[in-house]
Amino acid sequence: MREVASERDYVSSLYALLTERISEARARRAQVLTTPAENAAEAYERETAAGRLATEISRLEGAEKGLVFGRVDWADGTALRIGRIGLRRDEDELPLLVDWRANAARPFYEATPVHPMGLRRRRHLRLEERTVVSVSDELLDGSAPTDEDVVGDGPLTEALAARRTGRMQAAVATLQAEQDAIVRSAHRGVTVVQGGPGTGKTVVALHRAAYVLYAFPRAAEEGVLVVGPNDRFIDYISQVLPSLGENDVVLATCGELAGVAADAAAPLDTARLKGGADLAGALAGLLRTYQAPAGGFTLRVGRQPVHLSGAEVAAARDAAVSAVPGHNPARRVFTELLVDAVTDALRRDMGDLLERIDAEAAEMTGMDLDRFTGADQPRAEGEADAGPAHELDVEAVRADLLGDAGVDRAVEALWPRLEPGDLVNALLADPAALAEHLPRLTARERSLLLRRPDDPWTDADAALLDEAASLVDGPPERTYGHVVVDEAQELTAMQWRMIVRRCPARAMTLVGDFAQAGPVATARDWKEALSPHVGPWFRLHDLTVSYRTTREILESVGDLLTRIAPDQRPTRSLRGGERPRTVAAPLDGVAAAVLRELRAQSGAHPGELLGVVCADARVSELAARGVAEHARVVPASEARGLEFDGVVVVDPEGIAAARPGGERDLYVALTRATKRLCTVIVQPA
Ligand SMILES: Nc1ncnc2c1ncn2[C@@H]1O[C@H](COP(=O)(O)OP(=O)(O)OP(=O)(O)O)[C@@H](O)[C@H]1O
Repeated sequence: MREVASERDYVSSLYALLTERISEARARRAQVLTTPAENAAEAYERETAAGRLATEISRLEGAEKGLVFGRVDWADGTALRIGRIGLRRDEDELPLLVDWRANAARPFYEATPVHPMGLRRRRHLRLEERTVVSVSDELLDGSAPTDEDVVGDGPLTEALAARRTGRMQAAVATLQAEQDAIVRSAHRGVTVVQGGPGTGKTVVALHRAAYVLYAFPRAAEEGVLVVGPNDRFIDYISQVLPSLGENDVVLATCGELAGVAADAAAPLDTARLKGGADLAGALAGLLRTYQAPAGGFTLRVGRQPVHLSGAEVAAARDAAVSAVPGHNPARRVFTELLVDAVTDALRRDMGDLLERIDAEAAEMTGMDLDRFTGADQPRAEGEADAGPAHELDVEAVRADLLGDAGVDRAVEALWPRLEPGDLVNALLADPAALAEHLPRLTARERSLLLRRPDDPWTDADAALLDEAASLVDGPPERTYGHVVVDEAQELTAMQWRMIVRRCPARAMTLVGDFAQAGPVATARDWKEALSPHVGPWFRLHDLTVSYRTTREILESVGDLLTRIAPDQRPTRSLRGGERPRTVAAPLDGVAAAVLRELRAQSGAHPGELLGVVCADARVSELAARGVAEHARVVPASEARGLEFDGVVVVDPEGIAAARPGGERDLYVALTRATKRLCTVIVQPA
């Protein structure tokens, strides 16, 4: 207790400093907002400054909970406190609290008794509100504990045994060496992290995002994006980064990134087909048919017909396409080039005509008409060749043509303006287009892709619409300096394309586990998923220890894992616990059995977070029977990444049979519990 008391003073001075910083930032913001702006530039500056201060305030406020959690002591008596953010009294003083991401904090995560990095002791502090309630020490230099060392149960064990709240917590105080090495890696390209359920992939992904913001200023300036598989998962992880002082990270699902409000879920077969990269080629191929495909054409300018040859139109088209990405932006360039070509043709035709008149007049009168137009005068040096003397006013003609309705109509016919949805419909709502642009698909597959133009968009259309948007309007406006993808095994080839489009620097952290892949995923491994985008240039890391799942639960899914991923090494668990249980229920007694189990669990372990995972089709029935009042009811298709203290898996056979690859859904369902797992099997009638 003496040690707890001695840490308390230090910690309360840190909180006092935090409060002071928050008040200062609030006062500065209030002052900025009340300073009158003389003009628009000043008003803009004022808004920007106020915005920066608001970010700073939420960064400081976010660090409030568990502000400090660690301390390292060197043999010479120097000590550093490690926390969620750095704090110092004056710029030129040593920090009172070191940000966990700073280099100075490394030994806290990396030192081991074999490599103590000069440390004598690593201390973990546990806080409640703003007070230290316990400390726990590890001695790293082999010295015997003194009165000032508190050696006890590890903080990791404590963190893992803690009750779940339904929202993921930061693991910054107990990040393990294999996780920390990835989080803190200096590698700026693509980092891939794989590992079994509960090995901390999400922990690594989110702490990596926070590290990137801290250590790579350029990426931080361009922004960090975290992509998750569904809203439920995004909600589950949404607190972690704010609690690490980072509020500016964008969290989104692929559908949100595409900006598509999907009203419906596509049938699986359709979704899988729509996820294939062939669709990108088909959309691009189809788009080319909207870009002046038909060779030459004749345009009427006033009463004069002007003919452009196929070669002239093709030259304008090729130049427009390579000038700027996107059909609609290129259309503007094409219009200009077309008008240039028409002007040239007019000039040519006019020249021919006048020369013919010249020649005829000279023959008739014996006079040289060029004398009157000045065309026979020698040009001054450097004077541009303005073409035949009977010159049009080129600029005036161009300007006229650019505003000419006939030209507009011609351009619209040659190169129609498009919306992304038009392009997707032109492919998917037209059997002939499907046949032409997706010749490798079978007739049945093409019929699965077919939609009516007015059908609502589905989740599987989001990546197609995004692809179409990039083809039609050019690359997305909002891109990021670093992109983190969780449950990355779920992405389809089309979704990978939409993610990569948003990360021109190809700086990404991708975490996932192919043994947990759902039925829509199009790749079977990282190479297949990533090689179209980064070739072999990604670094693969394995996480090997499960922090969620007990040994008993992992053992119970061993056979299943061998079936669904024979090459995967089983994960090791840090913890032992209860053996998973199985209960049987008659067909009409499933909800009652689930309720009985939930009541028993919450009676024996009040306050624990319970989850029920079942086949998607069973969710509403269980909810209607009152199960949702005792536990979160999660459809198996949306259980990836989630966790609960106790889990009831309902009708495992039903989950496995509900959709293709259902055994993987079952594997996910069976690995969601931190403490106890019960499986309710349905007895045949
Ligand atoms: N270093 C750590 N300290 C404390 N808790 C940790 C640590 N690493 C992981 N955990 C906890 O273990 C659990 C599983 O972690 P996480 O969700 O990141 O695993 P995952 O590999 O993403 O799992 P899944 O494959 O199921 O999505 C979480 O509760 C997480 O907070």
